[in-house]
Amino acid sequence: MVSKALLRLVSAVNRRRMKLLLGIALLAYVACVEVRVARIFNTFGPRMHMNDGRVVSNFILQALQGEPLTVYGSGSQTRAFQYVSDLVNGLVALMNSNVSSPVNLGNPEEHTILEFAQLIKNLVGSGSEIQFLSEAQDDPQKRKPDIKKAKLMLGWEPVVPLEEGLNKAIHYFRKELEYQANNQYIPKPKPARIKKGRTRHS
Ligand SMILES: O=C(O)[C@H]1O[C@H](OP(=O)(O)OP(=O)(O)OC[C@H]2O[C@@H](n3ccc(=O)[nH]c3=O)[C@H](O)[C@@H]2O)[C@H](O)[C@@H](O)[C@@H]1O
Repeated sequence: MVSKALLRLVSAVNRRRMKLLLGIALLAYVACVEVRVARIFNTFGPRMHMNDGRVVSNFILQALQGEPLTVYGSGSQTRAFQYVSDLVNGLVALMNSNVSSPVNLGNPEEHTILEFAQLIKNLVGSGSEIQFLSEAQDDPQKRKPDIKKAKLMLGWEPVVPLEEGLNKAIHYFRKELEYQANNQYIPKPKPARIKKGRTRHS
């Protein structure tokens, strides 16, 4: 009963996650399996999918291809990005721990999306413009993980600076683009689902 009432309170996305968590908890209880639950925040790095439509892959592709960097909304929404090797270390630490409750794994260094677009443009050395498009549907305006628990219980925190990680990702994308151009396949950034009825910013 309590879990049903809780499910009604949370958003559609969170509802799916909550159901999954309840399923895992049930499985753990019935099958006596030890579980670990990581809440993974925005992660990037080499070998990420180039056309997944997420901000890191879109901006890097756009900057490398001389296309406008598409900022959805005003760009004042924030995200915090962790490099993939930090996430892997966090997951290993979690698996080796005895913490069975959810643990946030992310980098708490928060940036606005507009700052992030400018940073990628600079790192790529790109002359691309920044283009403001309509807001994406249900876009959270702020996201910054609280990693106190991971620090305390796993002795983990991210160590790779954003620019260092982005340079590695940009290097990977550059090489992939060269390789794929030789094979006549040019990846294109995937557009977001845009809120209906909104006009474009300038
Ligand atoms: O945990 C979640 O709720 C979601 O977290 C991320 O979603 P998000 O943080 O929105 O990541 P991105 O899609 O990379 O977008 C980040 C921000 O950049 C913006 N954005 C994205 C792409 C782009 O070309 N331009 C742009 O301004 C988005 O509107 C958003 O504000 C994951 O990508 C989702 O799969 C996951 O469901």
